[in-house]
Amino acid sequence: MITVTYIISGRTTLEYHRMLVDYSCNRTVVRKTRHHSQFQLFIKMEIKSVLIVDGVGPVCADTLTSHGISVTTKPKITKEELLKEIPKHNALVVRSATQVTEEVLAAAKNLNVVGRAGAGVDNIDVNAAGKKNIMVINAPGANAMSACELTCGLILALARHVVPAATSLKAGRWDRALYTGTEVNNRTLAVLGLGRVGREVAVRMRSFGMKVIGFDPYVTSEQCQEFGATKVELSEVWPQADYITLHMPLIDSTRSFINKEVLNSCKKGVKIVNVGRGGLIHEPDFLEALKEGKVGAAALDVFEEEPPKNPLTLEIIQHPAVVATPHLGASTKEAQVRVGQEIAEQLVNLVKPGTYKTPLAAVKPSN
Ligand SMILES: O=C(O)[C@H](O)COP(=O)(O)O
Repeated sequence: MITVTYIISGRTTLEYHRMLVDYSCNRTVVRKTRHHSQFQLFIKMEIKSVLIVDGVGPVCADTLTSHGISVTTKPKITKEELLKEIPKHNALVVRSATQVTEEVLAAAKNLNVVGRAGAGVDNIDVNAAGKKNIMVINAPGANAMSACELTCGLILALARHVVPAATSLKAGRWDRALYTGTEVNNRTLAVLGLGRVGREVAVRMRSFGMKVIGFDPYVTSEQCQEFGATKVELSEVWPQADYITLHMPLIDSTRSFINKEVLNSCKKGVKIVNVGRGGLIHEPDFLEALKEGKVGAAALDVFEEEPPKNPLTLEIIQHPAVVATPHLGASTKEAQVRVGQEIAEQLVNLVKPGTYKTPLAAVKPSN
């Protein structure tokens, strides 16, 4: 065991105590000090061998190996292979494809940490990890700009029918009248979830002349104004929004957020963009609303099940009013370098304290 130090910046005393409750349970906290607004937790962690899956960029492996940490890379791994491989490693690095379930964690006899090379941790059973003293870390802001830029591109693509018009032209047609669009200028965009991605979307779409309203229980009206959005109650979102874009995490309270009741309260023909998580939309209700024309158009990058196999999801994807992409929000060269690097640096810091300035982004279990 090696004793390491990491610093968590700017946490309140309350949050600090929660961290202690979360991590002292795994006997990793051996000493604590408080200095100004920063707290130091001294942690014992052993990371000799790391398993990297899901096509995490090579920078992650290169950084780890340059610090003498052994790496096994398996871009695509089945559940059976993972169950066989995981006992050999002290750390696992994933994107969103690999499901780090209770069963996987139970097999992970030597695992100390799961690194999510990205933001969303809904594919990781964080509570089960907490119970097994396995820390979960992520790279929360590292791919936010890429997700934001895809969102903005999809809003504009919906407004101007870019995808169906291009497909039609490739098929030999010249349908100018059919693809007459609408300007986004002066339209109302509702941004649901004003975290790292949502607020960047708000700033950019404001510059297109959109009126941006937003909802996020953790963001104040004043904070909203800083990125050009007006905070409104949810009940005010539905009748006002011409476009709705989803950027909240998938947790119990946000699952099926866009459902029949909500869709019935929206303007007829509302356009919906989802670069967040598939589970935010109740897919059966959504398909019905598409068929009835209540949803005028949608751009979906994420699905309840990925890759989608459910016939209902496939029907949504095939619907003429839908533009669908295969979870590409974070798939840019820049984002993949950043997420791979950030996770690697956090792991290195856990064995060689203070090597990098990257702060530890530990995800707290909720129970
Ligand atoms: O949660 C995220 O970080 C994004 O959805 C990206 O997921 P990915 O790493 O699987 O592309």
